[in-house]
Formats: sequence, C-alpha cells, structure tokens
Amino acid sequence: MPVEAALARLLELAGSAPIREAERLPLAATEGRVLAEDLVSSLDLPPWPNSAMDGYALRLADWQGEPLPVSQRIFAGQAPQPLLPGTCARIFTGAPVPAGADCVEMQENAELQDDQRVRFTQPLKAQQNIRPQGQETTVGELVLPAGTRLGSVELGLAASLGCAELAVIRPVRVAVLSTGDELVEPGQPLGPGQIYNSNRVLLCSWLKRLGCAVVDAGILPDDLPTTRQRLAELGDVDLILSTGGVSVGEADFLGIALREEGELDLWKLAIKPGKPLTFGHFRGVPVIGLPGNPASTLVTFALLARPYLLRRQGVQDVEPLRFQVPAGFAWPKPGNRREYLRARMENGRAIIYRNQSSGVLRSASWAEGLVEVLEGTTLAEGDWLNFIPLSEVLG
Ligand SMILES: Nc1nc2c(c(=O)[nH]1)N[C@H]1C(S)=C(S)[C@@H](COP(=O)(O)OP(=O)(O)OC[C@H]3O[C@@H](n4cnc5c(N)ncnc54)[C@H](O)[C@@H]3O)O[C@H]1N2
Ligand code: MOO
Ligand SMILES: [Mg+2]
Repeated sequence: MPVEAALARLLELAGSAPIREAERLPLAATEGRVLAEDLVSSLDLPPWPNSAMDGYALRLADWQGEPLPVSQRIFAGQAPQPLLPGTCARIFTGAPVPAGADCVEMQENAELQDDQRVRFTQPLKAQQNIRPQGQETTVGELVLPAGTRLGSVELGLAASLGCAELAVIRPVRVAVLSTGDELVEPGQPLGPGQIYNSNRVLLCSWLKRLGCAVVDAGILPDDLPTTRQRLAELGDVDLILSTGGVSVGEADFLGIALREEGELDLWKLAIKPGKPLTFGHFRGVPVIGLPGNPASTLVTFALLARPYLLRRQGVQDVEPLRFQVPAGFAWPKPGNRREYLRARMENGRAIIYRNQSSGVLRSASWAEGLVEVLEGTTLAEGDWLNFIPLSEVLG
C-alpha cells in the first residue's frame, strides 16, 4: 500500500472517531494542545493608534517649515491630551498618538532647537510611523479557528487578546507499549542478547509534546497469550501505540493478536523504513503498531501516527511542511518503497547520513530532516527532492 493511501485511510478513521470533550486550562498549560472553540477577538489590537517610533507627533497641516513647540510628552502606558493646534508632542514607541495628530516623525529626522521648538529635516507623510487601531485584529474577528494546534506564537497571540485561559480538546490517552524479549530499561544491567529500550522514551517524548496523556504500559514480552492479555488490560485509552512485533518473525505477535481478536486494517506499506507498520483495532480500541527499529519508529510516528493523533483532535492541516531542495547525493537504484533518508543541508544541498540502516538512531540525531525519495525513481546530484524538517514532524 502506498504511503498516501495509508495516510488517507488513517486520517479517515481518525476523523470518524474525533475526541470532542474540552477543558479550560490556563494559557501556559495549553501549549501543544488543540483549540476546542474559535478564538474571537474581544478587542481591537492595538486598541488605539500608537507610535512606531521615538520622536514627535504632529498634525501634518501644522508643519509649514516653521519649527513647532512641544506641548506634551507621551510615554507608553499614558493617556495623552488632544494635541494643541500648532504644536507637536514628544512621543515614544508604543505610546498612544494624541487626537489631532496624524503623523509621527522619528527623532533622528528632527532637530530640537535652543528655544525648545522642533524642526523636521525630511519631508513628512500623513500617517507615517502610526500603527493604526485594529491593524492586528478588530473586535469580533476570528483570530484562531477551533482545531488550531497551539504553539508558542498562538499562546502569545491569545495573551495579546487578554485570554488567561483557553478551551482545548482533552488530552488523547495513549498507551505506550514496547514489545520485545530483548528489551531492558536503561539503568538495569544488560544480559546476553539484551539491548536497552530506546523507543519508549522517544514515543513518550513526542506524545508529551503533542499534548497526549501517556499511559506507560511498559515492556511486553514476545508471547501471544501475554500479548492478548496485556492488550486487554490497557483499559480506557484512545489509542494503543506499540513498537516492534509487527513483522513476519516467529516472535512478532502484535499483528497476530489483532487478526485474531480484532481487526487488522493496514499492513505492509511501501515505506522505507517502516514497512511492517500495522494499524487495527483490539476490542474496539485503535492500535498503531510501529516497527521496532528506532529509525523506523521515528519515520512512521512522524509521517503516520502523529497526523492520526492530530486529526483525532480535530486538526485539519496535518501534512508536514515539505519543501524542495537540490540533492547533494546520487541515488542510482530505484526502490519499490518510498524512502525517507535522514538528511541535513550543507552548502544549499541535502546530504544524507552515511548509514541509513533503520537500526541506527544516530542518523536522526545527525539529521535536520527527512528527504523523500519516491518509489521507482533515481536521482542525480542536483536533482530536486522534498525535504521535511524534523522539527516540523517531531515538535
Ligand atoms: N523476513 C522478513 N524480515 C523482516 C522484514 C520482512 O519484510 N521480512 N521486515 C524488516 C523490517 S523492514 C523491519 S522495520 C523490522 C520490523 O520488525 P518488528 O516491527 O517486528 O520489530 P522487532 O522485530 O520486534 O524489532 C526490530 C528491531 O528493532 C529492535 N527494537 C525493537 N524494539 C525496540 C526498542 N523498544 N528499543 C530499541 N530497539 C528496539 C529489535 O531489537 C530489532 O533489532 O523487521 C524486519 N524483518
Ligand atoms: O522498514 Mo524497515 O523499517 O526497512 O527497517
Ligand atoms: Mg520482528
């Protein structure tokens, strides 16, 4: 199954099981969450015309070349008097422009004379250096629609509108399972044949950034009855997200458990790394089984599980940003899966990590993004291809 078809199917299923319950949280606690209601402005921003410069406010018609006396000083945070005709006001950046003034000149283009009058040295234009009332937003305007994922900028915007709290979709409850008899948590001694569990901390970190509530379900041994039992015990979660145990090995039981006790919806995608990604339901609960190799876990989480989780929360725009860059490498052999290579930019071209094995997580630490090599294509150096920043898909 091609990657687009798998993503389309995942998004369709996510869209048919939306999480709608909302909660109101203090602004600072909403980062990474999804807005449950439209954010409509209750004020004009800025609330009044204000100065963009430190300088002088005047009525343009009063400037005939004769220096103007200064009739008031206006700092940010003050309420000015209307401008006296025939005068100018000393004004500082962010201060309200007094009624009657229609122009601000910066102090670099003004000369304060010994008699405390001001002469302007450059031609003046109406409205120059004045930030008009409502230039950012006006009362009643839709600023952020429901379904917007809140990042730092959205938090700043909400704060600028005076919001101390926002209504956000409740956290998606995700049970994280690491499958594999070989896995040991860091801090424990390693026995023969064992490796440390790296996927658990990866998934927990990405999920926390997405605002999910992580139910850490620990390590699952490679054994079918235990797999069935542990899946059944996970309780009230919105998604089971596991790693490993989805390929065709004799110790890969997750797909089997789904086939036997639920539904298996997607399997064997034309994606590299990540081919055995598995999607299904276990007793009605959606399950995404990511392949166990850490770089496969990363690629399939970023490109499939993350969009699924965002769509469950009502986010429409879930496709990661892709932009075209020239290849700084050649790709002479066409593949039958769409390949996501860990890459970084050097001298304006994408170069790839020397070892693209899906077991090598250092490739992703070295990388700034993934480059997308389409199935059945070859590349020569200088050919253009898509670059997906990792900050975009893991943030
Ligand atoms: N005969 C075939 N063998 C394999 C195929 C295939 O098509 N035919 N596909 C390969 C591909 S591609 C991948 S990807 C892997 C995926 O395997 P699983 O998802 O079943 O994962 P495991 O076999 O359990 O583990 C794979 C690999 O990753 C290591 N691993 C697993 N979990 C963790 C963890 N939490 N932290 C760190 N490392 C982990 C595990 O030790 C294995 O080395 O299957 C190929 N085989
Ligand atoms: O898909 Mo596997 O993920 O090639 O290593
Ligand atoms: Mg396996």
